[in-house]
Amino acid sequence: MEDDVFDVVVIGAGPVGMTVAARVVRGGLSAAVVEDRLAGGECEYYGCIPSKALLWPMELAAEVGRMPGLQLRGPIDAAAVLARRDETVSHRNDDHEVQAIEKLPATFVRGHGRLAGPRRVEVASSDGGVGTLRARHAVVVATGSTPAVPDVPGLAAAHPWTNQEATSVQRVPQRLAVIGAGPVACEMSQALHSLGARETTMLVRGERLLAAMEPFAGDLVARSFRESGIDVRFGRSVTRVERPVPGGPVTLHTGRGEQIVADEILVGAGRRPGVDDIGLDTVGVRVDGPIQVDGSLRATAVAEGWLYAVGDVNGRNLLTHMGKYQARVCGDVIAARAAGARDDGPALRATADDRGAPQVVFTEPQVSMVGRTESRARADGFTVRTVEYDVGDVAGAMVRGVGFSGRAKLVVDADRRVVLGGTFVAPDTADMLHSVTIAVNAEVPLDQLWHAVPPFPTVSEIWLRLLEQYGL
Ligand SMILES: Cc1cc2nc3c(=O)[nH]c(=O)nc-3n(C[C@H](O)[C@H](O)[C@H](O)COP(=O)(O)OP(=O)(O)OC[C@H]3O[C@@H](n4cnc5c(N)ncnc54)[C@H](O)[C@@H]3O)c2cc1C
Ligand SMILES: NC(=O)c1ccc[n+]([C@@H]2O[C@H](COP(=O)([O-])OP(=O)(O)OC[C@H]3O[C@@H](n4cnc5c(N)ncnc54)[C@H](O)[C@@H]3O)[C@@H](O)[C@H]2O)c1
Repeated sequence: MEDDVFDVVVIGAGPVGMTVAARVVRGGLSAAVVEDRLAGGECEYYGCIPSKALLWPMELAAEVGRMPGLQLRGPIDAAAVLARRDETVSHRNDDHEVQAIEKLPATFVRGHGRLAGPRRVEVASSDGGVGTLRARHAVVVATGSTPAVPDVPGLAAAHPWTNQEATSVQRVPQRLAVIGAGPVACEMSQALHSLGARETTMLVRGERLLAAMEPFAGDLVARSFRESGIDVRFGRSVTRVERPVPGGPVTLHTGRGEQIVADEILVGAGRRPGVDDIGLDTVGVRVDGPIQVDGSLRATAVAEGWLYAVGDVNGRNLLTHMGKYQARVCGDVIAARAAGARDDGPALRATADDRGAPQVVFTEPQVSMVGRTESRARADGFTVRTVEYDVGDVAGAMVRGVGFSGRAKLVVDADRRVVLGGTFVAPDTADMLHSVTIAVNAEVPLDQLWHAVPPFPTVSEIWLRLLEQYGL
């Protein structure tokens, strides 16, 4: 049988793989995209979209609660929220995404993709058939990641929920035990608690939620969780799990001798890159972790330079927008290299991965951060000065109701007077973050930022206060 030949073959049609395909086609190349589950990926069906659909009602309810004179008619109607969630994930039907790929135009191939030597990808379809795709210029691995389940005795056998079950929830468990303290654990704990998981217990191995962020972020989120009735316990390692009756109650034992009985366990303990069973060994790449790439997203282990890896699978920033950013860079680099054009222009390296990746954790309060934390900036050798300010003290916050509060912090390179990172923790800060992202990535000097006047009375006036704190 003849191979199907394309300029570029992409393995994985998550948000990142789809973006690479769009970009190489825009650059005049042909592309095939291989997907073995749903085009749209984890983000669309089990990640960003359904989690936010489950969180927004809670955030809106909190907003209403802050405003004297407004009142909710009753508790959140979980059934209505779940029905709306199902709409946002198109009832897990990917027709529209497949059509979007075909409209590029690119070729969509359903099946499991596996490298089979240089520039060749074998696709095994569910009916047992195997076809081969050949790439003239590049193969792009965009296989994403899967949830990691800690190796705790009895945990796997107890069938814990991961993000997949949690975001697909049909019946909210009344008693929920949560392992982990990162974005998945925090967002899903709060979403499920707001929808009826009245006894939600977070078992946190360390001493903070969201430990990779500024310490005050996790502290403010933990305070909000506790005030709303979520039981957050720090310094708890789960040592053993028992579920004697499948589907029945589950008991978690901690190193401190506690026993927590729950209806379900949710694990939010990080991700494993999608490197298994994709034939990397056939091209001489042996990894048990993310695929290492250079700034143009080219896999460093393949000397001939035809293999690229974008999105969660390269472990740089496990975020949809950062993966799609890498995909734009990668697609444009491939097109430039295929045309024999310069491949080192400023838009052809993923510099924001290191310098200024923004992230919003959509809890109440929201945690919005970009760039380096203070400790990261110090570890990287910068001369650091920081400024902080209470969000509740700006006029824009006061008009948003009673108890609209939080904290903001900028991390500044004191030598160059540019912002290295910023964190805003308060309700509804997500859309304010882009201002910090611009300051960090464009390295706008503080003396220039001084002329970017925030309108009155908005929460973005926090910028003015932070710059004043710095001495401007
Ligand atoms: C609960 C949760 C909430 C999140 N919320 C946010 C958020 O609010 N904002 C944000 O930016 N990020 C969020 N993320 C992270 C985001 O989902 C990921 O960063 C994003 O999905 C990565 O995209 P990707 O295309 O690299 O991988 P994926 O979305 O995982 O897509 C990979 C695709 O490749 C396919 N695939 C894998 N192997 C093969 C193979 N061998 N052959 C064929 N196809 C294959 C998979 O089926 C999948 O469709 C969240 C994650 C979780 C778990
Ligand atoms: N809003 C968002 O942007 C958003 C939302 C959800 C997920 N995500 C992304 O998805 C990725 C996965 O999120 P995550 O929260 O699963 O991972 P994470 O790596 O951010 O956090 C993992 C958490 O699990 C804990 N943990 C790890 N192993 C453990 C063990 N054996 N026992 C107990 N605790 C353990 C860690 O201490 C940490 O608190 C992240 O990179 C995140 O950025 C983003």
